[in-house]
Amino acid sequence: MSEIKIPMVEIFETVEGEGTRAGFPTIFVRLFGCNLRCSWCDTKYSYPPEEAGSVMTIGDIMRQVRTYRSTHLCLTGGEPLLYGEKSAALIEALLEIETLTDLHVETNGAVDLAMFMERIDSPKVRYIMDYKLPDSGESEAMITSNFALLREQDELKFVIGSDRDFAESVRVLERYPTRALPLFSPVWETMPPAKLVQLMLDHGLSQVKLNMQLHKIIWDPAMRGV
Ligand SMILES: Nc1nc2[nH]cc(C(=O)O)c2c(=O)[nH]1
Ligand code: SF4
Ligand SMILES: [Mg+2]
Repeated sequence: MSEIKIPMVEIFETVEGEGTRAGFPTIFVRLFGCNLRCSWCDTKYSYPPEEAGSVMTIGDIMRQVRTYRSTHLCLTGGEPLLYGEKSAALIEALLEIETLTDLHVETNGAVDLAMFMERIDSPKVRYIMDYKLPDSGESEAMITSNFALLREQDELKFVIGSDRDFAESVRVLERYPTRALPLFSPVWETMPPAKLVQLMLDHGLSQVKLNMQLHKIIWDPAMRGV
C-alpha cells in the first residue's frame, strides 16, 4: 500500500490560515490535480497546464511528514480526494502517524464523500468542504448529497465574492441542513471583509463563523508554501 503513487505539488509546514484550527502549526500536504476550475482559484499551480512537482509514493509522503513536529495536518490541493481509493489509502496511512492529532481534508464539494466517510472511521479526520458559489463558475458541480454526510467536527466553507454569492450562501444553508460548522470567507480581491461582516450581522447569521485567510495577511498573497 505504501507503494501507491500520487502526483504532488508540495509538502511544507506553516500555520493553518483557515477554519477552526487557524493559527495552529500545521503540516500541509498538497496534491496535484483538480476537477474544478474556479474563477478566483489561488492555487492555479496545482493543476494543468502546470505540471506536478513530483510523483511520490505514500511511503515517501509519510517519511517527509514525519520530519515535521506539527500535530495538525492539512491535506489539500488541487482536490486531495481526486484519486479516490488512492486518496483514501493516503489518509489511512497518515492516520498511522501517532503524533498527528488532527488530519483535515480541504475538499471542493465536487467529490462524493460517501466512500471516504464509510471507509475511514476516525474522529481525527475532519472534512473542510467548500460549497462553490455562482462567482466561482463551478456551482453546477456541487454534490449536495454531501451536506447530510458532514458531521459536527466538519466545516462547510463558502467563499463569497459578491452580494449574489452571499444571498446564495444563505439560501443553500436554509435548503440543505448540515451538522458542519458554516464558514464565510471573503474572496480576497472582490469582497472587503468589513462588507462581509456587515452582511452577516444584517442577516442575523449568529451560527456562521467569519473565516479570514491568515496566510494572506501574514505573507504576500501570491507567495507559495506558506
Ligand atoms: N497557511 C495556509 N493555510 C491554508 N489553509 C488552507 C490552505 C489551502 O491552500 O488549502 C492553506 C494554505 O495554502 N496556507
Ligand atoms: S477547487 Fe480549489 S484548487 Fe480546484 S480550482 Fe477551485 S479553488 Fe482551485
Ligand atoms: Mg491556499
